[in-house]
Amino acid sequence: MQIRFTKMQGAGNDFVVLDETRARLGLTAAQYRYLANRHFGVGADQILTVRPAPSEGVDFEYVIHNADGGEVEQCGNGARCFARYVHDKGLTGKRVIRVQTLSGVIAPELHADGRVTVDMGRPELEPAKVPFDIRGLAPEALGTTQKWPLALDGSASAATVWIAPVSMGNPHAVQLVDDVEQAPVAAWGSLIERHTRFPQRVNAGFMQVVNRGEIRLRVYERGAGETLACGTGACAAVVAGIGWGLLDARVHVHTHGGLLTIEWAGGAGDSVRMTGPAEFVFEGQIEIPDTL
Ligand SMILES: N[C@@H](CCC[C@H](N)C(=O)O)C(=O)O
Repeated sequence: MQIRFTKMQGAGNDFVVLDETRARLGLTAAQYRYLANRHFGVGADQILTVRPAPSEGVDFEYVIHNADGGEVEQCGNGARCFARYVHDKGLTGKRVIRVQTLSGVIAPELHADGRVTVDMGRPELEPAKVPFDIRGLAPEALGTTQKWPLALDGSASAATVWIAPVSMGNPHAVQLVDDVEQAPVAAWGSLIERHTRFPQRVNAGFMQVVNRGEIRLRVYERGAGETLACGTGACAAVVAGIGWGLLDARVHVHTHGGLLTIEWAGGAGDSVRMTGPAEFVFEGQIEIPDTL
């Protein structure tokens, strides 16, 4: 099967974007994996699919697959690229776009300088809703948000890390580190991602607080491994940091792929806002084996 694609990136988190506004491609999980493969396919952390609005009150549907082929609920950097794609491809004239995702409606807004701000909705901090299994665990209170112990039994040192479980529509486990460049992101990230206390697996964030308005962040993503940036990971880290009393309401998040700005007023009903870049890289056509 021949399909046309657009390659995009937001702070170095890279995407293959597919247009299904006229017809479904009907790709299998193996075909999504093929597209994301950096040797045999195009290469991407996630595949983003644009579909027509499924109901009134929204402009499009936004479907997200991780590089491992699994469909997921949310992708923040992808949301900015999605908005830029539908606008620049002439699929809408709107600059504020309402988008249906698996985890609810989000609202990206395009700025004249090419950056995009996304209303990412309300964070969820209740462990059961992340979901995170707290049975038998004793949390420590820090500020208004708890820290939970997570024993990494598979690690050489059998370390226990202290995490905040946060859902931004998708699950995150955020931990504080002294120096993000020295953090064992690959080793611990892979153990946290598949820890039995996270029944839907999890994205593992490693946050170094620089000052009350600035953090450094690396994220080992569920289904993709460490990426150059994770938008929902940045939102989750800032929500945890504000809850722990370490951060102010507007925070610059430095990632290996660029800068994201996250704003959250701190109330249970307040939405998280994320601003950052969204760029086109190239377009093309690829032959995908029908047998996959
Ligand atoms: N890169 C993303 C998150 C993509 C989904 C994530 N790996 C998951 O499985 O939940 C972002 O920018 O938010």
